[in-house]
Amino acid sequence: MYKIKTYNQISVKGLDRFPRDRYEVASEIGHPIAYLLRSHKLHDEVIPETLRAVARAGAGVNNLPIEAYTQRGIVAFNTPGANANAVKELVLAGLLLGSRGITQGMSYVQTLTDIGDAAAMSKLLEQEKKRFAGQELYGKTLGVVGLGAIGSMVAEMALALDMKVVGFDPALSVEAAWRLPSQVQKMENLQSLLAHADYVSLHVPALESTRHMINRETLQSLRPGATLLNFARDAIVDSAAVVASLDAGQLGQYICDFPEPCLLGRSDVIAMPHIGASTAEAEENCAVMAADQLMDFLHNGNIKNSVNFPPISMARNGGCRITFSNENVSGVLGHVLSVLADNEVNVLDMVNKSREQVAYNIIDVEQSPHDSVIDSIAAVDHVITVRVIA
Ligand SMILES: NC(=O)C1=CN([C@@H]2O[C@H](COP(=O)(O)OP(=O)(O)OC[C@H]3O[C@@H](n4cnc5c(N)ncnc54)[C@H](O)[C@@H]3O)[C@@H](O)[C@H]2O)C=CC1
Ligand SMILES: O=C(O)CCC(=O)C(=O)O
Repeated sequence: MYKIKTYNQISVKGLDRFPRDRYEVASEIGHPIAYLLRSHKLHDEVIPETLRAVARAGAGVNNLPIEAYTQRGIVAFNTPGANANAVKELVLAGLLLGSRGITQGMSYVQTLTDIGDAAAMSKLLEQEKKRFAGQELYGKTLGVVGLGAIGSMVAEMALALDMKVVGFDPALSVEAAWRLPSQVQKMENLQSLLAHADYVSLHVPALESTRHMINRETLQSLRPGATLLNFARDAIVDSAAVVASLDAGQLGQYICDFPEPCLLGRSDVIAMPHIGASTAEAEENCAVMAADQLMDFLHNGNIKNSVNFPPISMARNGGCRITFSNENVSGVLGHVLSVLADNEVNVLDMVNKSREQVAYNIIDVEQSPHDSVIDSIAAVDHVITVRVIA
């Protein structure tokens, strides 16, 4: 039985992927081989000895202690692109809320409860509506920072609204570059993007390199009155600097999915409770993708969409499968193969890949190796984890 511990509300469609005769899936479970979660923060939790994989049903993995997992040979997965459309649509809502007096106008209408006469209400509204006039998005410039799964969709959506789009992404993948509409004008750096945009939307991961990329200094490059949208992560924006810039009239509005105390009670801030990926469709897509990736890893040892291990897969060749992870130093695979040869275990097929400080190996062997063979592999210098998959 594979034991999967869940955190957060995971879509039933994803949970239903696990065959009940092979899996126990629950939020309270001992000795889990894998975790399935969304945004729950795991940095301060003890890592169980049995843990071999963690699947984040979503994109951002800043809630996971990736470095510790890598050292322990634990494979961390995410679900790239599976919730991108949901975020794109909320960015669209953010753009519309920021360009028109929608929230302010709606709040005003709700104050009119003491007017009983419809004609009187209509007359008053016609007088007052000028207070809630806005601007059209048509012809304005959107700056997209980070042109990955979400950023490229946001760029495409803005072009469809007849906005101009400028983008900045110093590490654009080849795949993302192919996806990106050619009308997106690439900027050399963040400062020039900020100087060219009426609206700026952030779509970068929370990393050490992106921490407070929006700060007192970078905010000074903004066009006066520009709107900043942050549906990425709180850590990317220095919120104290945002408040100072709003107070100084440099930044016009801040629209975000990450409220903080200093942002509340302001008419120039629209804050949502981290609902970028909170649609039935995105929750299902992420949960199904995460579950399928976990099962392929547990049943076959294959790795797809890991954030700390290399992509690797091999078709089953019959026989028995051994997988192992090791520190990425020379000679480890050779030692493991000698252990197999010394014990007369015949190798049918194998594949080996590395990523930064770790390597991962899949070896199909003719017959099920004795436990002592697996113990000898585990004892090879620099081997981190070993699994035998029937
Ligand atoms: N509000 C919400 O509920 C959600 C928020 N997110 C956040 O959005 C982030 C992005 O998601 P995806 O587009 O799916 O990820 P992605 O990995 O497809 O794209 C991220 C892009 O950012 C770029 N990038 C990295 N550092 C950069 C820098 N310093 N300047 C400019 N670009 C940089 C990368 O090269 C990559 O192309 C996630 O990491 C997550 O934090 C994602 C989903 C839902
Ligand atoms: O699971 C969620 O609701 C949050 C999604 C998210 O922030 C992400 O995918 O990075």
